[in-house]
Amino acid sequence: MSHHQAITVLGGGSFGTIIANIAAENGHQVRLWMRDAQQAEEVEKSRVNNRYMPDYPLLANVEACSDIGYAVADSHLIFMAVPSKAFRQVLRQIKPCIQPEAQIVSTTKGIESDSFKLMSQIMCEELPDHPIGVLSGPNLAKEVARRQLTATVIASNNPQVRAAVQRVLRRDYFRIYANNDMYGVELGGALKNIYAIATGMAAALGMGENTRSMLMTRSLAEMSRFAVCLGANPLTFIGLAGVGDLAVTCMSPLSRNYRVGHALGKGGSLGQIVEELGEVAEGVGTLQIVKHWATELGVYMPLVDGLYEVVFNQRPVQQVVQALMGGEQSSDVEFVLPRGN
Ligand SMILES: NC(=O)C1=CN([C@@H]2O[C@H](COP(=O)(O)OP(=O)(O)OC[C@H]3O[C@@H](n4cnc5c(N)ncnc54)[C@H](OP(=O)(O)O)[C@@H]3O)[C@@H](O)[C@H]2O)C=CC1
Ligand SMILES: O=C(CO)COP(=O)(O)O
Repeated sequence: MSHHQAITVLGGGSFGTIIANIAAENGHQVRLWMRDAQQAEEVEKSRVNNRYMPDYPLLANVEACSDIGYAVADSHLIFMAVPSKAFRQVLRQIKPCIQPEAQIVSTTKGIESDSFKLMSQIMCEELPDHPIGVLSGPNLAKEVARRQLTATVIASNNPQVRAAVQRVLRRDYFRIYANNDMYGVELGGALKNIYAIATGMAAALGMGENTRSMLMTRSLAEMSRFAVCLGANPLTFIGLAGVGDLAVTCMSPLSRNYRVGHALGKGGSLGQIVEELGEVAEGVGTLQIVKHWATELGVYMPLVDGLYEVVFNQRPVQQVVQALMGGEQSSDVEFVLPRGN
């Protein structure tokens, strides 16, 4: 019996494209759905996703298509690779046409605005009878495309989902660790985007490596504190989906969030920067969401507060930096505990 199965990837941006090709490298028949019919036809004909991943030839067993019903029809494993803004709407589109036992795995690193919901929570709400998982880790799509050695995390409380994703995506250059802390893994992926904006900005302002290290370490403390408050396991934050993804995103100009921060630090306007980027930088929306959510929950997040002031209220960076540096001095190991504990 063949172990090759029909796989679906929904979203034909940079990450969806590499996930589809990796599954195809393992011999699976993959349907890669994109909403734009013309784009799908071009990819299907040229065998390259020129808009998002040029110079990355797609294998013959990746089929680009724009009919979402056809994309999911025979699949028992569906990867969601659309931005968080589109996540719920795409799930609603597939609901009537998926196989009853299809497993759904999110690769999206964001939070739904207004509802403050994580992608796993949206999946539970929209498709309550389906096994779900989330994939997250230090995975710059462009580096994975070059087959740079990379590791990622599949989080699910369903062991069959963890095993299926490990089987379908494992390559000699792509290693997949398992975790059962879905909230921790997806919060790691979503929150680090905020701090990549901050480190990009710091680099543009000529701040050095001591500063970047301070920013990254205090970011880790802040994001873990927030995530633990929502029920995540603090240990997840010393793993690939926590500090691993934070590190790569805060250090690499290949990160779109880092680039947004860098351009802001150079004096650009947010609207123009985001438009010129032409790809999703989830951190901008996540910053707004987390600022409001943390206030509601009473979680102390001075970096989020400061960055929010700079990005959305045009407060001068120097003023924010002075306030942060002059703030009450706390314990270095006040890691995941709420302030005062
Ligand atoms: N790129 C990376 O390195 C990584 C990204 N991720 C995460 O993956 C998610 C997707 O990002 P990524 O692939 O990089 O993004 P891109 O900006 O490269 O592509 C976004 C894709 O989503 C599609 N899309 C946008 N809006 C909708 C919608 N309303 N309905 C259907 N499709 C839509 C776009 O289609 P169109 O072209 O028509 O606009 C495009 O195909 C994000 O949450 C990101 O954080 C996770 C790991 C690594
Ligand atoms: O999530 C990523 C790397 O793990 C990609 O980061 P950006 O979305 O900032 O490009």
